[in-house]
Amino acid sequence: MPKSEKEPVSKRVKTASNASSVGTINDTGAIYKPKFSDSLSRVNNFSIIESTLREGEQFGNAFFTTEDKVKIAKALDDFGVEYIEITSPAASEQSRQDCITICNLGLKAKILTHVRCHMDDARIAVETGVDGLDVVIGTSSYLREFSHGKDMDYIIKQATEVITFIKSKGLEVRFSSEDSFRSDLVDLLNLYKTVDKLGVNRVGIADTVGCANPRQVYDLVKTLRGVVSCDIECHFHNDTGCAIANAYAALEAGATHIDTSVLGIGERNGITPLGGLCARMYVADKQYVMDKYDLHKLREVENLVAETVQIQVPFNNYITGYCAFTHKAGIHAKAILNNPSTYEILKPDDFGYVSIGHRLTGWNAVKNRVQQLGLKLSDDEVKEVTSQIKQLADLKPLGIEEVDTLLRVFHDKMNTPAED
Ligand SMILES: CC(=O)SCCNC(=O)CCNC(=O)[C@H](O)C(C)(C)COP(=O)(O)OP(=O)(O)OC[C@H]1O[C@@H](n2cnc3c(N)ncnc32)[C@H](O)[C@@H]1OP(=O)(O)O
Ligand SMILES: O=C(O)CCC(=O)C(=O)O
Ligand SMILES: [Zn+2]
Repeated sequence: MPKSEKEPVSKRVKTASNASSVGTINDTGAIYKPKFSDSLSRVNNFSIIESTLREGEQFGNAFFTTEDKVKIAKALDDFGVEYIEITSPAASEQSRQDCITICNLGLKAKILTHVRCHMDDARIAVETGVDGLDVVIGTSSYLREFSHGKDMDYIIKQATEVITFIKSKGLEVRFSSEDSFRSDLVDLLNLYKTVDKLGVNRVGIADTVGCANPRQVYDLVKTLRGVVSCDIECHFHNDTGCAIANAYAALEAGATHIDTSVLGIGERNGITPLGGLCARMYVADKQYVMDKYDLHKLREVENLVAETVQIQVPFNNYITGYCAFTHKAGIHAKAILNNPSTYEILKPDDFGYVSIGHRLTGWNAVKNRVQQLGLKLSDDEVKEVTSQIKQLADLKPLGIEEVDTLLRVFHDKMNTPAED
């Protein structure tokens, strides 16, 4: 038998990783072969612009009170995002006051607000105490004709005035073209070159309608990277399911900042979700992501936002969906019992999953899992099932899927009417 067949899987993969033809292997086991063009890549050097309090406020169900905004901003700050973007203070008097309130919280994250490329909005925004302004204007023919009605010359003139004004106030400024992927490339590059020369901190690309695919994103960002010297921010809508993949492709091509929202909430079906982006980037560079963000707090921030906008965390949500780490088929079950990495690229413990399949567990931890699974048990029933888990775990530790099965069976038993 060849030597490799006798070796445990983990050892074989490690051996392969040492061979230069295979490339490096990271600590999630993902094989990743750097290419020549990867010198552009920022997959392990990027920032998150968290827009739950701006894009997320555009979600159909969202109505954020001041208290909600403060709670969400603090939770995002605890999680460790670098920027928090909030609704334009020009939107309403309450929005303006809330903007000031959030700026006064003294968070570690920088606070940005998002404004039209218009002096009226910029004048109001610079007085709120924000660290920077994200300025946007539509550049596609659709938006130029049916939204603001301005041509490219006018946009350049307006952008110059607004950017110069914001810079004169010593604030960070980002200039973005709305609907970038349906805009003329020559127009776009010309505009970005102009604003880069004016000294913007970032230019932004926005897939406003969710039409772009990862290859188109890679091409556009790579081209832009060759044209501007400032940072590049990207914003992806998820209408066709590419928002996370597009964010990743953008980073591979040299983008520096990605917009997210918690659970992806935003206009229509939203944008790149914070949790999904973290899952994707964890696989690219686990240590980098774990050092930057407190992944254990993801569930808490998602639950807070879900409750605030009155939605459920989807069953198949990245990392926190109730079945994100559940295995069913025998082949999977056998392998993961031997080694969870066989079918799990994300390690549940890294995301704050409380381990309950051992004899030291307690009923509060078990209740938490019962709730995650959407099961309804009284506290007394949770205590009873906890004692069953402890009895079994006295013999051997249980995996999460074994505990889940036990909880489900117990739940069904409790909810089956007793026969006479
Ligand atoms: C794709 C995105 O998500 S972009 C961000 C979207 N965010 C928002 O819209 C924030 C909430 N919006 C609001 O509260 C309001 O729309 C306001 C306060 C910004 C403007 O309100 P109103 O003055 O009543 O204008 P209204 O919303 O009807 O129309 C938008 C106006 O902005 C102009 N406009 C639209 N986009 C831009 C832009 N990016 N830059 C400059 N002007 C713009 C339109 O031409 C229109 O001008 P008009 O008043 O001359 O017709
Ligand atoms: O400002 C931006 O870059 C994005 C604005 C926006 O929400 C969008 O275009 O979908
Ligand atoms: Zn958007």
